[in-house]
Amino acid sequence: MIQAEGLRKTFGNITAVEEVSLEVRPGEIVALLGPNGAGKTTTVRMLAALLRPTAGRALVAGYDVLRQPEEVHRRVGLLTELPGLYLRMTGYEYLAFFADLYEVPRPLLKQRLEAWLDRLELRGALHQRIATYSKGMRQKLALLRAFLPLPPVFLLDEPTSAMDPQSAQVAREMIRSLAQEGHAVLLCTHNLYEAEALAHRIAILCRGRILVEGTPQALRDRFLGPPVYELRLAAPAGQALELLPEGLAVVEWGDHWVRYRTSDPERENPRVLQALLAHGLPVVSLSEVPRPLEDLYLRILNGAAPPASPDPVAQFEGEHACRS
Ligand SMILES: Nc1ncnc2c1ncn2[C@@H]1O[C@H](COP(=O)(O)OP(=O)(O)OP(=O)(O)O)[C@@H](O)[C@H]1O
Repeated sequence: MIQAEGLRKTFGNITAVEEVSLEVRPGEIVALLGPNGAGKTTTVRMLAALLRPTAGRALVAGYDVLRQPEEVHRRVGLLTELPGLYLRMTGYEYLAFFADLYEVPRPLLKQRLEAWLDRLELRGALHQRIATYSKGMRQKLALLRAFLPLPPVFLLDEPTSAMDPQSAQVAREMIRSLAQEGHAVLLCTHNLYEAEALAHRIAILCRGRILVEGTPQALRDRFLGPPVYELRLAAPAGQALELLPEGLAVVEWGDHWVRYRTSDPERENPRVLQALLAHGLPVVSLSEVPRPLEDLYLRILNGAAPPASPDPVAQFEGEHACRS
């Protein structure tokens, strides 16, 4: 649905996007992450056929952003960070105006709004002028506007940044449901919780280039190393340390807990439990230590090698780290 190859954008002597190639398939949510000024918005604007790439090409819903911009406009639900809203209109007039533009018949407009108006807590304000809306209300209205024609492709730049947590949760459900219905979604966000909750794949952009791209799980394995497990005991950790299977990669321990790393938990975890239970050691729990996306993101941007760094990553560190 989105296929971009070698997209580049310069403004005079400023290179906003150096080289971006990415793909978003139908039903997929891809999160584009990266520091301020990395080139996310510029990439989105090129994909929305609002900015002409200096080089490269992109097909969006099968149409070329350079040669068929109007076809692209018709097939993209765009939400920008600063949506241009017509402040004198009421929320409803605004949505009806765009529904007419997108040729969405009124009954369909009503039906599509019904599903989300209450949940986004916007119904009460629908007949007020947009000028009286708060930032979050404006963002919700802009999201509804992008959503209304149900285009095949959504380009969402910080879609929930101004919303309260409850509304942001509803907006995320909306975005998830779009993907479940087969729409392709490119999501730019600084909210790593949001990326984690929604994205099938993430791409990290830095200085106009994609540093890495993949599923969160694959990137975790590559940059954070194999998962770490934590054993909690109702006995001193020292007793467990003596009983653990030989060769187990223990990484740290405290009074009543031990952490170890393994890339083969199906084999290793039962062995660990058997070894301890066979000696009557009281095991309270065994669980994977969460590896937040934030850790992954910072590690990649800082170019730190992962624990027990295999060569490809050390190479990555040398070549691409996004340090200033
Ligand atoms: N119209 C423009 N003229 C000149 N430079 C621009 C223009 N638009 C963007 N840039 C520059 O291009 C770079 C990328 O900007 P862009 O807005 O795409 O970054 P971003 O990743 O979306 O950042 P943020 O996370 O802060 O929104 C920045 O250095 C910015 O100053």
